[in-house]
Amino acid sequence: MTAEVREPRDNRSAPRPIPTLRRDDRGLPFVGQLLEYAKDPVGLYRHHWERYGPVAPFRTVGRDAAMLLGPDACGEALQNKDKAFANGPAWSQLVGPFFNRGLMLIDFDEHHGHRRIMQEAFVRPRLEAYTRRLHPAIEQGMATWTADEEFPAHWRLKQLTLDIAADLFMGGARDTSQAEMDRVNRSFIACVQAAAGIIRANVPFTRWGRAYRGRGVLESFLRHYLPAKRATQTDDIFSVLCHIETDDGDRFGDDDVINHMVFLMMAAHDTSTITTSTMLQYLGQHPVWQERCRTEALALGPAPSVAELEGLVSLDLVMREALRLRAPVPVVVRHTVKETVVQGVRIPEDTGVALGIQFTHLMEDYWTNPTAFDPERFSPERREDRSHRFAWEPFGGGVHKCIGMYFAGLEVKAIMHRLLREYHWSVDPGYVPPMDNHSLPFPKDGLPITLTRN
Ligand code: HEM
Repeated sequence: MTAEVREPRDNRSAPRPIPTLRRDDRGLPFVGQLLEYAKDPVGLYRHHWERYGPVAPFRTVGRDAAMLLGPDACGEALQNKDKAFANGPAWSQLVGPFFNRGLMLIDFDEHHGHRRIMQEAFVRPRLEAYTRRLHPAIEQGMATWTADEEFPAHWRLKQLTLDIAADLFMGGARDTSQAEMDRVNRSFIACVQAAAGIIRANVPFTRWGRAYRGRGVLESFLRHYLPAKRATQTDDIFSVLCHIETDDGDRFGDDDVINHMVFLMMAAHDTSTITTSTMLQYLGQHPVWQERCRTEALALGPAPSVAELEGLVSLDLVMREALRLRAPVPVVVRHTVKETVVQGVRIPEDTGVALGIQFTHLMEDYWTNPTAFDPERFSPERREDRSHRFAWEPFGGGVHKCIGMYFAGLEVKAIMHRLLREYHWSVDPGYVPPMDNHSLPFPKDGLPITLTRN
């Protein structure tokens, strides 16, 4: 890692156009470079960085786009000083209409208004109440786990975070049968999986067709419970969204509550699963770190408070390192609503832009031996994440920075805390998970680990 930060480019000279995509980088007709991205995202970033620099041309489904690489370029777009970058038109192309009007998909003044209200759902006393709910939900979700030589950790964690969400977000759904709840879960997953759909229209038997039906099921399910949630105050997120208001008395209407609920469940689900399963993989491959984290976990009781979870120092280092090595949201997208300049390069209005967050996390300019698992790099003595303001951005930055980041850390640590107390596990040190990168990255083999009870 070089100690000094790369010199910013001279932005005062006339802006240059985005470099032209060379013929051998154009990819296949229609899908462009998407298949190459899915095969090896970091390889593609590196190639573009070396060939084109921080604002690189990129071709996705039928359109030319720009890829921002490195913390200077990504930082400029995240800060969005001239309000040229919008979220809605960019994310809705990726995740489709199924997360319509979620906080991440609205922009500018409207976004500011909604974010001010939602902030109330993530203040410390609320986080403490959610954390109290987390422990029994985790205990119940893990009750069916059994020691296994090939325990599919990723799939089990995915189910666990879904079970946790049913309680934490919904507060349980008392008048819904298990069969109906399973249908709701399937509908939710159909919406999430739509991001990887090739046919992007409401066509039966396609991912998008299933997602359209799924969104309908979710909406009617949530609408059914809405009057009861409005009528009483409980500490699940559904009820909280119904009751929070700003000091000026701004509140969410019924449609807002439903749209935000569907989006929040999506935002919380795979991201937390990926973080936890990455931690399991690396701790399974680095038993010394696993033992270090276990010692801290065993020093606490079975249901630690927010302050106690925050005190799990080694686990926190491991979580940061996992988020660096496998950012659950490796790319953040934007769409320009007017012409702008990034790193001296002119990006025209109406351009799709992809910010390669994951690439920054692996740049040798900012990290020592970037592909190595080395949680100490985040220790107070080293703080490599401070090598650049935007060197470590798994939660994004600017006004759309993840509103659930503290809560995500608590959920991940609460799961890990219980796992460390109850189990040991190991993973072959040479294991490299076969990743699916079509949507959020996950190990296609389900991340098999050898799990034994303590
Ligand atoms: C490790 C877990 C998580 C990661 C890595 C993550 C990552 C991100 C990223 C990168 C963004 C910024 C997107 C952009 O700039 O366009 C974001 C936004 C958001 N996240 Fe998370 N997230 C996580 C967990 C959660 C959880 C648990 C919740 C809710 C309970 C949540 C709710 C949101 C919301 C509402 C936004 C939109 C914020 C806005 O636009 O103002 N996230 N997240």
